[in-house]
Amino acid sequence: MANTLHFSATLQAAASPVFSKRMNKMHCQSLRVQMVNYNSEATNLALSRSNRVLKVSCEAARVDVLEMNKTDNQAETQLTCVMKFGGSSLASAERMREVAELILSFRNERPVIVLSAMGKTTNKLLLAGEKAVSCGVTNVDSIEELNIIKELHLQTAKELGVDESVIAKHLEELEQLLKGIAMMKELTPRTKDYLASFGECMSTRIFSAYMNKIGAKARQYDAFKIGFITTDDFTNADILEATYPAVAQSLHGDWIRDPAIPIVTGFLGKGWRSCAITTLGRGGSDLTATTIGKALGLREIQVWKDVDGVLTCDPNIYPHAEPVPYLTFDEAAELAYFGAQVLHPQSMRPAREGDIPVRVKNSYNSNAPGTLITRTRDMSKAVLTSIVLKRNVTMLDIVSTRMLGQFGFLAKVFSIFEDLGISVDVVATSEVSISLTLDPSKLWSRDLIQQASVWHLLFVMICIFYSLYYGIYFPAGYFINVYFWHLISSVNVPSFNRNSTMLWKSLRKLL
Ligand SMILES: Nc1ncnc2c1ncn2[C@@H]1O[C@H](COP(=O)(O)OP(=O)(O)O)[C@@H](O)[C@H]1O
Ligand SMILES: N[C@@H](CC(=O)OP(=O)(O)O)C(=O)O
Repeated sequence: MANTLHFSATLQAAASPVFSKRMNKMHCQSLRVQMVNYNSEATNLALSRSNRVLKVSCEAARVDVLEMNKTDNQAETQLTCVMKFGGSSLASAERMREVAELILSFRNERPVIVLSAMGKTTNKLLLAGEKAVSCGVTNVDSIEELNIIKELHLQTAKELGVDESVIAKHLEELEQLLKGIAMMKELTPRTKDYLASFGECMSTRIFSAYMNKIGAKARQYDAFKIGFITTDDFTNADILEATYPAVAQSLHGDWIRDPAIPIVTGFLGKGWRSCAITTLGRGGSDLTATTIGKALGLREIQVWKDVDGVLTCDPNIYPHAEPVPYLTFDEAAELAYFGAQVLHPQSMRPAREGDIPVRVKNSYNSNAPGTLITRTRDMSKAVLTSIVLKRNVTMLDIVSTRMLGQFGFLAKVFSIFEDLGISVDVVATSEVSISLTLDPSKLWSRDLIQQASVWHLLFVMICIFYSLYYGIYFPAGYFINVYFWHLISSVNVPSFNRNSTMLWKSLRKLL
């Protein structure tokens, strides 16, 4: 039975072009898998994905390995893992040097590198954009943030001995863009994403040039040019399914033709309708990394931070927070969603779908074991996992005596949210009321109504994640994992209320 379960997960991974090695390592104890008509040529990848046939047999305790029309030598040279380094790991030339050393210290890995913008560059770019709206075209070149960004990148290139021409065009274009914003006196979400993209475009170019300079052959990629296809939700775009085969084809194809360490921009994509640059929401490079991990069926996704893994709580609030050694994908996703800044809320989805372990490590302290995030873990000893704080939560209370004894009332309420494309986080109900919390990162959530029986406030929500162990009622080792959220404190901040008439009107009809 356990084999069967394990196996079904493996089949998902098989949809990727480089799954062979991973399957060999992880599953040869229990499975016989034969792959016919597998074509590793990246150029034919899309075709071969549909042509492949998997033959599988599972014989008790029999050990067999994959057979495929690919030589051992090819399998040995596949890309093996993703290593993502965030802004906190890349704040200076010195840090870039250390990160390069760290990457090269993993002699047995052939990693795909995903990089964020250097330090706080994204914040500075966006702030420069805001200043440009009102400063006038002639004053753009004296925007403080623009000069800090220029200085940081030129200085980094210089210190690393990299020709500044690798970013000169971007710096020029950035200034032009800010002048355009100043001229138009507006900064749209679309322009914000274009503006933010300069950070990752420049950090990857400098880093790639540096790797080549020290003799580690590297190739820079802009995610929006290699198949990261997203919705057109500027500033918070979602990755579309078409991304996986496109990214696999691009990275794997180049690697087979001419191996070089891929250095990919995190955070960025390309809107499928607009064809404009989009961003995946703040901290979105984690999602870039897990998307690449799934697309290529890699063995592991490493997310390198400035802390020793996912901690029991935000170290900025409690400095003695400790690393959590193991988490499941679901736990990590919940933690991220409910406010743990350390991971992007959507980033666990591709890893979970591809069943690829995610390791959160500290680039300043590489010996620390970090946090390993996998599909399952031993929950028997897990009592309290973590405490997180989510600010600016919008809470909506819907109160109506019409709910009493009714059936289908909740369904009607939720169909309104569905129609309006509003996602609900946490729900509590009584006989006459429904309380909901809504995602503060979405515009609609901030624009909600403030009317009679439907009202909302901005809350701070503290969530405690723990598991319940029902050892008494179930056979040993069997447990039910229940997540509870507790509204412990609520700090009320009056909300602003503009355009949510649609939701208000729909709910009113019901109440
Ligand atoms: N539960 C938590 N565990 C670890 N770090 C957390 C947690 N909550 C908040 N943080 C903050 O998240 C930071 C790391 O995330 P982030 O700044 O996005 O890193 P990076 O820029 O490297 O991607 C840490 O420096 C820490 O201050
Ligand atoms: N640079 C982007 C994307 C990102 O993922 O950054 P970091 O990895 O530093 O959190 C941001 O600041 O949001």
